[in-house]
Amino acid sequence: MKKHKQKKSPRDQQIPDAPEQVPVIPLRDTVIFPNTMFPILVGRKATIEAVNTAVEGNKYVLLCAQTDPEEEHPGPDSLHRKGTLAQIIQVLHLPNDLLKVLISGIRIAEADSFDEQESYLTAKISLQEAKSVTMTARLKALIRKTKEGFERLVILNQNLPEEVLLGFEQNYNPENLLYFMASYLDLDIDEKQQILEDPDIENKYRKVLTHLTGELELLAVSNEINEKVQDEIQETQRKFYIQEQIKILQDELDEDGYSDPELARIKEELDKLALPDAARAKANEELERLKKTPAMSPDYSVSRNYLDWILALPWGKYSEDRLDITAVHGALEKDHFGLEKPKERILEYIAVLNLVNKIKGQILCFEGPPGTGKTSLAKSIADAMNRQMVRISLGGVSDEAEIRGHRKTYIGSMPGRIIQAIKKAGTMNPVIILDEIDKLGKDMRGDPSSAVLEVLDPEQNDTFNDHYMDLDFDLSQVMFITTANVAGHIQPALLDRMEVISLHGYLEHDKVEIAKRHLIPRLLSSHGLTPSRVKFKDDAIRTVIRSYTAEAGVRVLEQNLASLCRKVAKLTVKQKKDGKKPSQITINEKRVREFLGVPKYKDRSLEKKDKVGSVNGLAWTSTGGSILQLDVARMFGKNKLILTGKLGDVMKESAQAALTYVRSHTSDLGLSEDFFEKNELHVHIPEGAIPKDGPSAGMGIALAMISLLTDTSVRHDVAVTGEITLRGEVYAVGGLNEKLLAARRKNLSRVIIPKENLPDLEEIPSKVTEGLKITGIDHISESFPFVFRSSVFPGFDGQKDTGNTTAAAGRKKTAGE
Ligand SMILES: Nc1ncnc2c1ncn2[C@@H]1O[C@H](COP(=O)(O)OP(=O)(O)OP(=O)(O)O)[C@@H](O)[C@H]1O
Repeated sequence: MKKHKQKKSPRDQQIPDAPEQVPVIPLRDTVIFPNTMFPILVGRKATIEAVNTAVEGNKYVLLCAQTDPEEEHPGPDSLHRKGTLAQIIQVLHLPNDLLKVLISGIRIAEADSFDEQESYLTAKISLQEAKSVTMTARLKALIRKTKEGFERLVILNQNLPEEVLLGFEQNYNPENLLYFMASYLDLDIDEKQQILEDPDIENKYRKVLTHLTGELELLAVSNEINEKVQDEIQETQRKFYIQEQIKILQDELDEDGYSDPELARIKEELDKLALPDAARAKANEELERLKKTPAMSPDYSVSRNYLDWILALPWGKYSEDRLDITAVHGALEKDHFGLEKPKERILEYIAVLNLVNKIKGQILCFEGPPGTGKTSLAKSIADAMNRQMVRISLGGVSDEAEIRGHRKTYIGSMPGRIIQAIKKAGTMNPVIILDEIDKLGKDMRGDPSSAVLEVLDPEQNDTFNDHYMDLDFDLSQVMFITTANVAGHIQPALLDRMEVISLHGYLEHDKVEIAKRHLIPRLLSSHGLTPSRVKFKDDAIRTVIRSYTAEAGVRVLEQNLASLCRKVAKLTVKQKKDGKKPSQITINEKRVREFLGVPKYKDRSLEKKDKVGSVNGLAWTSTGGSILQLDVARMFGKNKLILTGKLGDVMKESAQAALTYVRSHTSDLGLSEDFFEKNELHVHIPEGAIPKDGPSAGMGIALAMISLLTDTSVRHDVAVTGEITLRGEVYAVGGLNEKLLAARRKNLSRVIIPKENLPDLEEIPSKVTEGLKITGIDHISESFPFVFRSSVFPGFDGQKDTGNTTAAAGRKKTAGE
């Protein structure tokens, strides 16, 4: 085999002045091969010193790659021993104490030992001998393939300039040629180090060739992707261009410009609509804009959506009202038990509608605890009047745009809920139920109540302006009905425009009737059952009410009855599957417990025993009325009033006021002047986890304190409610109806209420007050004979306050019953 005759390049010759010991330059992220010239950036202090020393001497350095590129101060252990002896050609000083060093690799060298005496490393080196290469056929083939691959890579890869190929001509030596090519490849540092260290030239070429082939494949795939993307872009541009041309040609050919079938359809439908003039002008304007907008443009879908909304609204469509009072009365009776007053009021409303075209300023508001039939009553009205019905829930709405919409320039904008409701109704005169108007919120995004005000105000609502539609819409024929749990929570300006009709909570007897007459028949049919299959016993319904619900309305009752129906349905299906004839099922108390599981509520009937220091108070929340046990206890201590049971500030203050009243009447009550010096009082109102507030427990707390301190028993069948002043006067309270209902449910015999509340009784159905003695008082002392078993307090003449509070002394003290 013939030896390759090497032409010697200048750098290929022997290195006459090669030193034995040279400074070491650690390379973080590269390997520099012999026969290549490379600039490196030097920033580490030790390396800068190594460079300076080399420059002062014969400029030789050993370039060694780091085993761990992250190592900031590499020692001998973190350097590859094999590296490249190189010579520094040029040093440039950069800002920030950096050096740019142009370095020329000369020969592979190995560090025999490292010396750490200086601030930088030096190494004793032995140079790899310059061997002559035997040109085998395999090596020749490898060289040829690698060269070809490299040439293709340079041509395909835009990051490599073609001038690189000129370097080929200066590299006659196969090893130098290999290092030249390897230095341009994107090999990782370990691969480069392996190429440097491998003693076999063929292996070195194989490694480079493998990498080259992979790179070329990758380049081919990415070029293919690029071409495809390019083609697609050109295709879309071409289509767009053609569409534009068609549009222009069509516009020229067609006078109307509606040759696009879609636009022609919109135009035709718009023409058919009974649009008011302003709306028609706006719609035509939008259609013109649509005509000129390319279909690809985002503005196209904005205009298109807007026109779709115009087309979807029921311009000029009205349902014919059925204003026959008897029919409406029949429909209301059919769907709802009781509720005489609200039904009466609704009939009056319809009667007026018979006489006038529209009632101005009469928005009905149904107020009452949840599940008392507010929404369903409103639905019945719509049905009875033959109007469409849509419900909008306002609970938690705090953004004006929800009511009035966003301007159509916003991406994804839509009309507000009112216009959406009209679209859903499909007529201009539906009944719109604005549910939970007392829960309307307010925040920095605007006040939705002002928009609702405009909707409800008959002076303004014939020109309601939705931000999205941006044209006047006539809402004057819409019948708005609002619902609220507590009318007092409705914003005053809104409340002003409403006529509040209160729907109170139901007594147990009413609930049983509602269940029997309405809920059960409805549930049976919706569960595919018949009354002949399922019989509900009254006692069973009562058990559901007492043990599985605690509500003023009947919603939870309905849910529990539905759950019973599901169980029966399952049983029926099972019987059928087993080939048995389904038997009749009677729902009695036992079945209720079996089907509904452990009772959720204990029927905490009040104790039938008189107690000391405990008074029945009456409370009222948006979920109905209830009896609160007002308990006071005394401990040894000094001057302290403890209040527990999650009481709100107002309730805490009324407890303070009650204590002050008692303390300022010690002699009248026969108490020692300094009782509070030796006692602590603890007022607790169960159930402790439920938040409570309001002033109406004040009188009850004062009575409980008096009972405890004077050791007088309180009648167990009496409940009290009233705000107390420091002088013992009793002021009016709210929620009387619900409170009386709670007293009736617990079978109390008497309630003591502020005399100021007596006129409210006229509004309360007689069946709520039936069997209940109601006593109206002005001053707490008037309640003593009714509340205490034996009330002989020294300072009160019987029940008269002869105490030193002049204001109270002047009052009339007859108890109104
Ligand atoms: N007097 C009644 N007669 C017949 N069914 C009734 C009566 N009261 C309530 N219901 C029924 O109770 C269920 C709950 O009523 P609805 O949804 O109208 O309550 P709501 O007062 O609107 O409650 P919320 O305040 O939670 O919205 C409905 O199925 C309704 O038909």
